[in-house]
Formats: sequence, structure tokens, C-alpha cells
Amino acid sequence: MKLKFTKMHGAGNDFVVIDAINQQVDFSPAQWQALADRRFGVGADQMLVVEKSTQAGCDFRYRIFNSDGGEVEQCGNGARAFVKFVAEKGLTDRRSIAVETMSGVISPRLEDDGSVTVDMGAPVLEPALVPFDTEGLQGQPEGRDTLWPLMLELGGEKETVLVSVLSMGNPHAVQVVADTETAPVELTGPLIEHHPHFPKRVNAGFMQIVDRGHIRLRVFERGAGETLACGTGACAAVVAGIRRGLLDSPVRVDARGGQLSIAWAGEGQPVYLTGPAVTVFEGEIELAIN
Ligand SMILES: N[C@@H](CCC[C@H](N)C(=O)O)C(=O)O
Repeated sequence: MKLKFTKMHGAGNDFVVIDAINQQVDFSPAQWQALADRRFGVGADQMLVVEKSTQAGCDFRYRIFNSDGGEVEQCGNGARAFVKFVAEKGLTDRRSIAVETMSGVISPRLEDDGSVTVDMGAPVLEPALVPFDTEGLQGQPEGRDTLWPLMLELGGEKETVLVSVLSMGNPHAVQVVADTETAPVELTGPLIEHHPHFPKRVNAGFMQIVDRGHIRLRVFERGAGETLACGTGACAAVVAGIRRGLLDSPVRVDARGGQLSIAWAGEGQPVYLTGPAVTVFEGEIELAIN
């Protein structure tokens, strides 16, 4: 069976976007992996699937698969690509839509300048709901946040990193580093992702504070490795920075693949993510594996 897809990106976080309203899409984790493969497939950090929603008040259902083949709850950069895709494909004539995801409803809006703003909903700050197991850990209060010590084993050496833990629908652990360019993202990212205190694994963020309205950020993503940008990672980092008393909304986020803007009015309020969404090419692929 040939699968029609669109290759898109949001600040360099790249996607294969698939219309599952007009074609049948029911892939195994191995097939998602094959599609994401950068040599034998199309290549992508995530695959985004557009479905009809059965939830009242929602225009579409949005499903997300990481390049490791696992289905996950949320993807912020993908949400921007999603609204651009459904507009370009004529699946809606609305510029602002409500989208059902595994972790609740989000609302992306196409702006006149071509950028997209997404209401990502309120961050989840309760550790158990992230989910994050705090048993045996002593949290250190900082501002309105709590920093959690994660012990990492690095080639026989033990190192502790202090992280803010929260969910933007998906789990994040954010640490402040002096310089994102020299931060050990490839080395410690996988250890944090698989740390036993995160039962569903975690996205690991490395944030450099430039000033109170500007950060640099690298994210080692769960199920995808380091990406050029992570939308939910940017939301999580800014929420953590504001709660720690280091940042004021709105905040410019420089990722390796582009710039995002995050606004958050505080506890219980939604996080707004603004950034680009770009269509790269259209294609058709016959999956070689079952
Ligand atoms: N790139 C994304 C996040 C995708 C999902 C993530 N890797 C996870 O497993 O939670 C974004 O832009 O938010």
C-alpha cells in the first residue's frame, strides 16, 4: 500500500504528517520506525497523524509517534505543523482549531504572518501526574518550584543534576546550564530520559538563561534523541524558569533550529507557544516491512 505524506518542520523539529481521514493508517511500532529512518525511510523526529475527532467541540484528533515507534501524548512544534497541514489540505477552512490529543485539547491558530500560536493548556506541576516518582528524593525549594536531585552514573562516576519536573501533557526534566553549547546533552540526555524515577521516561531539557526574557535551549527528547527544537520542551523550560524566579513572560527561546516564543501568566494558566511551521515536500512511500 502506498502512503501519501507531507514532510514538514517547526524550527527544525521535523515531521512526516499523514492524513488518516482519507487513507487507512494502522502501523506497528516497527513500521513507524521504518518511516522515521533517515536512510531507509522518509526521516523524521515524529510522525503526526490527522484523524477525525469523536470528542464534542474538537475539529480533529492528533496522534503523535516518536521515531522509536512509540505513541506519545503531546508535541508542540507538531501542533503548529498540524494546523498548517489541515488548512493547506482543505480539511478545514478555520484558522483556529480545537485538537484532541492523548493528553487533552489544545488550540493552534494560524497567524496572518504565517506563524502559529498554540494554546498548549496549563502545565501539570504535581510530580505524581508527570509521572515522577519522588520516593527517596529530597526536593530543594527554589522560588515556587522544587529542584529534584537526579543521580546519574557516568562511567563509574556518580554525578547529581538538579532538575525541575513538570508535564506539558508529556513529561519534562529541565536543568539550568551555564552554556548550552558545552552542556553534556548527548552524554547525560539518555541517562535522564531513562532515569528510574520517571516510569514513562522523560524529555531532558538543558536551558541557558541569557536574560529574564531570553533563553537558549537544547532538548534530548524521549524516543527521538536530541532534536533541533522541542515545543513542549520550550514551554516546560520557560514555566520552570518563571517558577524559579529566573524569567519573566514572554520569553524568547533560541533552539538550534530556530526561534520560539513562550508566554505564560502563571499557575493554572495556559502556556502559549508561537513559532514557525514549514511545508518541505509532498511524497508517497511504500513501506517495505509489515
Ligand atoms: N518535539 C516535540 C515533542 C515530541 C514528543 C516527545 N519526544 C515525547 O516523547 O514526549 C515538541 O515539539 O513538543
